[in-house]
Amino acid sequence: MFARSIIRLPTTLSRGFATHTGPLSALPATLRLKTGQSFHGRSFGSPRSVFGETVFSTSITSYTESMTDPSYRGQILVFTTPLIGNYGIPSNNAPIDSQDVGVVLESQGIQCSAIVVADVAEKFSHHSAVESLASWCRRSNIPAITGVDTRAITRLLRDQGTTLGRLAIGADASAPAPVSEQYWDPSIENLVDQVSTKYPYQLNPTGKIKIAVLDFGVKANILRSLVRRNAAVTVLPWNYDFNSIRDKFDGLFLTNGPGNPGQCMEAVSILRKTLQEWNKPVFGICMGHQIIGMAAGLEAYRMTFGNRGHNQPVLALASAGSIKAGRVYVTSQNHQYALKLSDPFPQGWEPFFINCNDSSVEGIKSTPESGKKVWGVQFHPESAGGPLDTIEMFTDFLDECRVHKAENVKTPVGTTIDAASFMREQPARVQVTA
Ligand SMILES: NC(=O)CC[C@H](N)C(=O)O
Repeated sequence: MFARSIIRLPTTLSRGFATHTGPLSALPATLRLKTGQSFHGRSFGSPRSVFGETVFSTSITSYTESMTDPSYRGQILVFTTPLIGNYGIPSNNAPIDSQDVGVVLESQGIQCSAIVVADVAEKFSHHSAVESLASWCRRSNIPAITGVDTRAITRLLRDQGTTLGRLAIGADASAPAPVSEQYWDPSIENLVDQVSTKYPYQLNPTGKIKIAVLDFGVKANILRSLVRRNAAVTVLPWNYDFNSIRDKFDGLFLTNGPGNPGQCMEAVSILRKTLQEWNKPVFGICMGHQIIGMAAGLEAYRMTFGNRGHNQPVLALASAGSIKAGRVYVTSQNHQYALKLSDPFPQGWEPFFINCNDSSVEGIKSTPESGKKVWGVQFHPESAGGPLDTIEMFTDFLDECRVHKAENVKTPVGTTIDAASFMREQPARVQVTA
């Protein structure tokens, strides 16, 4: 009694001290790969079994942001960093007003099908944490396994490529492996349709530059990055007939999204028409970049194991805005597909970035001679998580929209518009919450 009263801290002081997750479940869990390998461990999430595409991420931090990124839909996410969960989970409720997007993390909840970790943290400590990783998974109905050799799993996936799998929990964990045809393949489904908004909505309607966002599964930090730079953002379903309303906007943005870009041909044909008939700036990230590339005439292909992590180096091959040719930028990535490097490139287009590890195409842009301002990047400039090396691409995009708008304003004879005065109304570097 006496000892307890001595070590008890006032609540204000104890905030941020390590908190126990509570007892972890004793249920067995098995990760089975379609290729026949099994990994046995312990369940710490929801007691149900799921199928999914097994992928690995080399990110060291930001399990909260990765798990809520809609691009992970349908995937069993293996973290190569051994200790996961040590800073817990923050509350995901942000004030819903026109200036913000209503969530702290990257979407309303967990998007991946399941997670695989070597060593789930039984204690967590962070000033914003309200619960443990285990409790979040259980509450969100997401299965999770700990106590498996994630290094061995990753080496397998690197060799044989992203593999269909099943995370089996409880009695299922020792049941015979499913037969090959039973493994669900998310790439044959239109996952984008499941995560895209079903109706258009607006953020920051009084913003100066009007941006339409085609939502393939948008990460919240993309919307924050636009709104914080004072864009009025209208988010549209992925296959919305943008061309019927395009004249209301100063620029078009295409977001990230899950699954096979080949499932989104409807968006490719809408965009092809836009690029032929509309001259305003267009910017796309990840899935958005793949859609732009396909509309430009490039082909998308499935990589062996893709790139997932927050430490991918890309080399800029051309300069544009804040990006300087010849520099290497460290980027956040989560993709399985990429655009094929064609020689020659389609007319009016050029490669923008290339991956320093595997030489895959990391970005394309319209050529200066084309008279257009269109960029696509395979990586995530908005990070969340990851480095902010390329965050200013959002400023560059909005600057181009301002310049384009200014050039189209009828100028009274004798007056000149100084395009630079339209630029950089926002601080050069905007703080982004990781
Ligand atoms: N993050 C993304 O937008 C991913 C795009 C696409 N689903 C891929 O895996 O390549």
